[in-house]
Amino acid sequence: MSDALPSSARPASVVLSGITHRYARLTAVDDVSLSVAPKEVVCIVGPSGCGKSTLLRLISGLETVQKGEIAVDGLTLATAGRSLPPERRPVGMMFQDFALFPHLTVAGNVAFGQSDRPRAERRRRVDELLETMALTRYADAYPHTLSGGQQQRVALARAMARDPKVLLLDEPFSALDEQLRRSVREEVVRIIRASGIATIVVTHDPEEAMEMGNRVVVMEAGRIVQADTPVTLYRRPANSFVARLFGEVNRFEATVRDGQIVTPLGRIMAPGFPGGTKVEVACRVEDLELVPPGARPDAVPVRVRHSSFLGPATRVCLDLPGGGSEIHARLPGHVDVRPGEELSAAMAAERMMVFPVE
Ligand SMILES: Nc1ncnc2c1ncn2[C@@H]1O[C@H](COP(=O)(O)OP(=O)(O)OP(=O)(O)O)[C@@H](O)[C@H]1O
Repeated sequence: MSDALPSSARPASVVLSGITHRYARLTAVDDVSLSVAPKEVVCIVGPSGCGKSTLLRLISGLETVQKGEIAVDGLTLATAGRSLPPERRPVGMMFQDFALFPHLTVAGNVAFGQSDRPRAERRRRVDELLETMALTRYADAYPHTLSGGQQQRVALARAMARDPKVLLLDEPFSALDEQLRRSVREEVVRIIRASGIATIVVTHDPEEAMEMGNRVVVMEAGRIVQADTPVTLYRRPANSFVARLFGEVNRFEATVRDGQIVTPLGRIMAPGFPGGTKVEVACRVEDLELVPPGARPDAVPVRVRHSSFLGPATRVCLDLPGGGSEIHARLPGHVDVRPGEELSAAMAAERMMVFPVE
């Protein structure tokens, strides 16, 4: 599997080197370097305005490169001062609103942009794509008569029609409702993986990024904060921002003393941190265990403030002794706890994440 190799050891389909992009005085993308291997699906995730779409627009040629270089399969697409026009780039792009042509049929939409090919070849490719996307019987239909999921697949077929070396998907599922989104997402990932085309997906939904990406790139304020596999991002986030992006955490401020950190949930070792270092300790709400009082020597007493049943899980809000601090636990299924109930909370030391406070 391609994931078994470190990204540096894989041949790259897409290479972004030192990309910086400004809109007037705003730096939207700040010194971003990223390689995407053939067959790899990389998801870029981050809050609104962190520069995700700008990166895609630079790769597709909708935005002119100001600094840095973009190459696909060894071919330089753009540097400052030299730029291949969008239509000559081996890049397929799918936008969040699908951007289908309303006056063209499904087949017409997919054929669009292939005018440089002989007619027979063009038709063969359209038929092939419509079959892959289970759209053959809608070939002569117009986009407005299709469901959201079907329109999505037409947009994907159009993006793949010119046999691009790289596919760019910008918030591909945001126009679909929650239920449809899951099934369409699975279908799209299956098609993309089967095609083997290197793909970059932009999303603001961390769960979507983890589900789709071999690798997930986290951006904040124009910069890449961390690029890793979903498991590494979740278990070993580079900083508190990344930790919080992938799920709710309890956070404590502390100071390292004699190589140790004392938190309200127990003492942990902090090798490598000089004494006096101010740190933030974070632990995931689903890693907190609740046990009967006194059941475990490593657990601390807590009192239930309130709880909410969320279907797959119960979220419990707890008071730590001494007042003030409030923590949360997320327990699988329905857990019957009552406000005021005394319990003990245990947190495995190896699940505590420690970040120096900048
Ligand atoms: N054409 C433009 N002119 C001026 N500023 C722009 C332009 N396009 C984007 N920006 C600004 O650049 C920053 C990055 O925008 P970008 O659209 O790349 O972010 P994003 O992460 O994709 O956000 P979103 O998730 O909301 O789409 C934002 O602050 C945005 O307001």
